[in-house]
Amino acid sequence: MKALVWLKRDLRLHDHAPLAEAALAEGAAALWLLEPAWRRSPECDPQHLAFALACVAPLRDALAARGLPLWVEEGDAVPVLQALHARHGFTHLFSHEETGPGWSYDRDRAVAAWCRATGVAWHQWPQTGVVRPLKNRRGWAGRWQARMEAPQVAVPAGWRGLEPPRATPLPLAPASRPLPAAGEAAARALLDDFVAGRARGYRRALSSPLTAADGCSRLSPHLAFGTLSMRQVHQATEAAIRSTPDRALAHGLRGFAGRLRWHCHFMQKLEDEPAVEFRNFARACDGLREDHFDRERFETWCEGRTGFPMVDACMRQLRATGWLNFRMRAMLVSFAAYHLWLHWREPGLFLARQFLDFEPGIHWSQMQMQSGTTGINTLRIYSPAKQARDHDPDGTYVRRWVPELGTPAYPKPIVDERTALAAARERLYGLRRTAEARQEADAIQQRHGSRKSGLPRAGLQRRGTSVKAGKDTRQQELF
Ligand SMILES: Cc1cc2nc3c(=O)[nH]c(=O)nc-3n(C[C@H](O)[C@H](O)[C@H](O)COP(=O)(O)OP(=O)(O)OC[C@H]3O[C@@H](n4cnc5c(N)ncnc54)[C@H](O)[C@@H]3O)c2cc1C
Repeated sequence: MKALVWLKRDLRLHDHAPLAEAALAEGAAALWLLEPAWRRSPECDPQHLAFALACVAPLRDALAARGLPLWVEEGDAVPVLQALHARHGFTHLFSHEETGPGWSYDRDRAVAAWCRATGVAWHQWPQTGVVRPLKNRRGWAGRWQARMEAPQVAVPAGWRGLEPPRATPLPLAPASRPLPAAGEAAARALLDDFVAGRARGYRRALSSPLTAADGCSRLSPHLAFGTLSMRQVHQATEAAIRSTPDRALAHGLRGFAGRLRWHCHFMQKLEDEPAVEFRNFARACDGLREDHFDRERFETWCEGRTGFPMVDACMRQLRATGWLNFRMRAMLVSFAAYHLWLHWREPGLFLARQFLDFEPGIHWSQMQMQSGTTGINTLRIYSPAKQARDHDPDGTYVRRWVPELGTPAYPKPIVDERTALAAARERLYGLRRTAEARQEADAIQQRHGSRKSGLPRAGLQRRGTSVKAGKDTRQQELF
C-alpha cells in the first residue's frame, strides 16, 4: 500500500486517524491543497488563508521530523491528485470527512469519481460528532458521547516517506487583520490555559462583549482548522472537571462542555441537508425577504454605521479582530433580519468572511435561526438598547468602538425601530400561523431537532411567539 494523506481542516499531528493509518504503508506522503475554488468562494477571506498557512508551516516541520513529506500544492483537487498519482502511484487516499460549503461538496464528489475511475481506495474518517449518513436524530447524543470518549489516536513514531521531506517556501498570504497564534502548539496552550483556570468565569463572562474576549475559550478557529480535534477538547475538559477541587472552575467547565455538543449538533444539520446553505430550512419562508433586499441598508450594516451604537460597536469589533461572542453575533444577525428586513444569505457571506472561525454547519444554521427561517424555533428579536443596558451598562464598550458617538459625525438611526419591528412581527407571525407552515415545522423538527432538548414531539405545539432574547443556555432548546 502507498498512501496519500489529504489534509483538509485537520491541521494537526495528534489524534489523527488518516496519518496513523498511513504509518502502516510502505510509502506515504501528505498533501495540503490551496484550492482556487476555496479562494474564489464568497466565504473566503485572506485571514482564512493566512491562518491556514500559519498552521501548515509547523505541521510540515513536525511531519518532516518523522519522515513524512507534506506537499503544499496550489490547484484543483482532481488535477493535483492526478499528477501526484502519475508520479508516485499511491494506491490509497486517506482523509477526514468534511462537512463543508457547496464547493467542497462538489469537489469531494469529483474526487470520489476520480478515485473510482483510477482504482484508488479513498478512506475517510470522522473527526467530529457528525454522523454520516444519518437517518434521523434518534441516539445521536449517545453516539457523540461514545466518539468523544474513545481513546485518542496515537501519534506514529514515523512514516516511510514516498520521498524525503523538503522545506520549499510556502505561498505568501498576507492577513487582512491581526491573527491569533496559529498551529497545534498554540491551540494546545490555549486549551490548557482555559481548562486550568480561565474557564472559572466562563458562564459570567460569555454574554458581554466586555468580558467574553478573555472569558471564552477562543478555541473556535482551532476547531475550524482542526489544530485540535473535538475529542481532545472534550477529553481535556472532562479530565479537568474530574480533577479540580475548584468548584467554580468545574461549574464553568460544565457550561463550556455543553457548547462543544452544540458545535456538532449544528454541523449535523448541514451534513443532513446541504441545501440549507442556500435556502430556507422552512420553505414556507421562501419569498419572505428575498425581494426586499435593500443594498444601502446592508452596506450601512456592514460598515457599522447604522446609528444603533451597540450594533455598530459589535460590527466594528468584529471587522477589526475577526471574532465576536455568541450573543453579539446573534444580535447583529437579528438586527439585519428584523430591523433591516434583509434576507440572511448576503449578511451571512459577509459575516463568514469576518469570522476567522467560519464553520459552515454552525454558521448557516445560526444565520437562519437568528433570522427566524428555521420554522421551529422561537422568534428571537434582540433589542440593541437592551443588550447595551445588560452587557455594557456604563457604555465602556460602545465608546471604545464608536468614539464619535454623541458628535454630529455619528449617523442617525437607519430605521425607526418600533415601525420596523411591528412590520417584521406581523409578517412572520402571520406566516407561522398557516397550516402549511405548522406541518412543515413538524417535519423540520423530526429531521433536525435535538432529541435531548425537550422539544415537543411532532404534532405537539411549539410556541413561536416570544420576542425576547433569553439566555444563551436555552439556545439548544430552540433548534
Ligand atoms: C450568526 C452566528 C454565526 C456563527 N458562526 C459561527 C462559525 O462560523 N463558527 C463557529 O465556530 N461558531 C459560530 N457561531 C457560534 C459561536 O458564536 C462561536 O462558536 C463562539 O463565539 C466562538 O468563540 P469561542 O471558541 O471562544 O466559544 P466558547 O464559548 O468558548 O465555546 C467553545 C466552542 O463551543 C462551540 N460553540 C459555542 N457556542 C456555540 C453555538 N452557539 N453553536 C455552536 N457551537 C458553539 C464552538 O465550537 C466554540 O469554539 C455563530 C453564532 C452565531 C449567532
